[in-house]
Amino acid sequence: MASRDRSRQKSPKSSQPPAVQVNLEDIDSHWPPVEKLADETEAQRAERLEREREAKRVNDEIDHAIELEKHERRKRKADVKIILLGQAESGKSTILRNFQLKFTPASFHAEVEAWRAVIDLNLVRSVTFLLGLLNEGAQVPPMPEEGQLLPLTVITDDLRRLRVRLSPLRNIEDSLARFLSPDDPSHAAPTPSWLSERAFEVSVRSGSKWKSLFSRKSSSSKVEMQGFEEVKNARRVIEACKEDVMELWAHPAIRASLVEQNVALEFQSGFFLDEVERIAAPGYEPSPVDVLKARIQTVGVEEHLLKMETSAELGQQWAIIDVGGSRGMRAAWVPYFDDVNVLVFLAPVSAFNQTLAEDRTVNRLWDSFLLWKSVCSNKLLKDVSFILLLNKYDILDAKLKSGIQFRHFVTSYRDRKNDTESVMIYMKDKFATIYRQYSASQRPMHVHVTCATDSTATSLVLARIREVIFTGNFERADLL
Ligand SMILES: Nc1nc2c(ncn2[C@@H]2O[C@H](COP(=O)(O)OP(=O)(O)OP(=O)(O)O)[C@@H](O)[C@H]2O)c(=O)[nH]1
Ligand SMILES: [Mg+2]
Repeated sequence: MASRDRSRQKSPKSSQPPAVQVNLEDIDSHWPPVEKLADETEAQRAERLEREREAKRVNDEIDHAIELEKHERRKRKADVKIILLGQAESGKSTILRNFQLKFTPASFHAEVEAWRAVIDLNLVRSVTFLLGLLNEGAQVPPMPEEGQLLPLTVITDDLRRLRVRLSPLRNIEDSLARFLSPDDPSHAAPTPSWLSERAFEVSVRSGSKWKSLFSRKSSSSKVEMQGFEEVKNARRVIEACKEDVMELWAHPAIRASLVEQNVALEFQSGFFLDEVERIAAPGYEPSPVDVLKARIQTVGVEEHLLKMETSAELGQQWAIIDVGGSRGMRAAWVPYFDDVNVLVFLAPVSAFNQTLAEDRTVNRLWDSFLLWKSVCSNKLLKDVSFILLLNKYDILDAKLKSGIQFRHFVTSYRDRKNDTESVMIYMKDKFATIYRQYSASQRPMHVHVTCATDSTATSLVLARIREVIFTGNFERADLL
């Protein structure tokens, strides 16, 4: 699930304060979170206990699956073990792809065809989102809530024509999602009676092994072959719709509606509408940057074994653990903290004006700070090298330059300057303070400001992480 962007509330034109503000000086008083049980009736109590029993049953099942997985993992020994942590959409899987691009480039390039299907789905989802704005006769709630988008009131003939011509994309969206995530019943795009301001609310889940489907194509089953045909067909439809998609995305009424409702699609994950001409062209091969920009949600915990192809590490195996970051998935992380050498924590600095998809009352930046605090103080990680990546710097920069006021969302920022440098200094200081205060041991912490979709800049950061890994290993060797 993707998160919500509160740009609707923080328009520079609007004087209204945003609904979810945070004061970073309050971080102590809110941790650990306290359950509100006062005034609970008997019926509510019974309901809560039932919910807790069910949650325990699900937890026990997860624990069992984790134990099995742990057993399997112990059989495969890696030379280096890195864990990527952070909230959903912080960029963990994107950093993993950067690792693959830098250290296992041949395997990275071998997977490009699989990524094209994801990019196609990301693109189609943006188009069907725009088509939702042309939903004539849509049931509009009398009092639209925050997060609900309203369709256009006047739909001109050219838009009506585009709507008809682009309607095959709806079927494609469904077949691509079904192919990429066959076991997931929630793959299909939702058809709400009203629109959501998020274009990409439902993600395909990466646990469904879609990449391996492409690599063993020749030995695929009949059903899988049928799926490949649908993916190829989807490509043909996307190519045929290229001009219409460009016309729709450039249409003044569509743009005006998005501006009016303060929806900035370009800040959302998996945004490819500005590149339709290239992506929908016949023979399109995704570039490494396209692969880094694609969005696919991680569900559960995945361990990727990288057989290093670079000369310095040739022959080594690095295990990179990539986790699903939403709140419901965090309980599953802990068993993977065993034997970890390096922890890379991703904090998306651009998320200051967004709320969690899983809990719209929680500011995403606030959630990142709380998560950082609990990770720092975790005793199981006390011997692990810590690397903090302040990610999505480019989006933070674009948001501040567009006039969005940081202090409207982070009240403790007060009247400091609203420029990227000052905001970054402030955030770095907050993360470092939490680290100093709560770290389970005295160990160095490395901080980098990153844009994970920029492979060149990220490559330099990965080189530094490699140094930390080697230094860490030497320190361990010294202890022996
Ligand atoms: N512009 C920009 N986009 C980024 C950056 N880092 C990641 N993204 C994009 O943000 C989206 C989400 O990134 P992911 O790597 O899937 O996030 P994640 O932390 O793995 O999320 P979960 O799997 O849900 O836990 C993807 O579309 C990425 O391309 C960045 O620094 N700048
Ligand atoms: Mg992920």
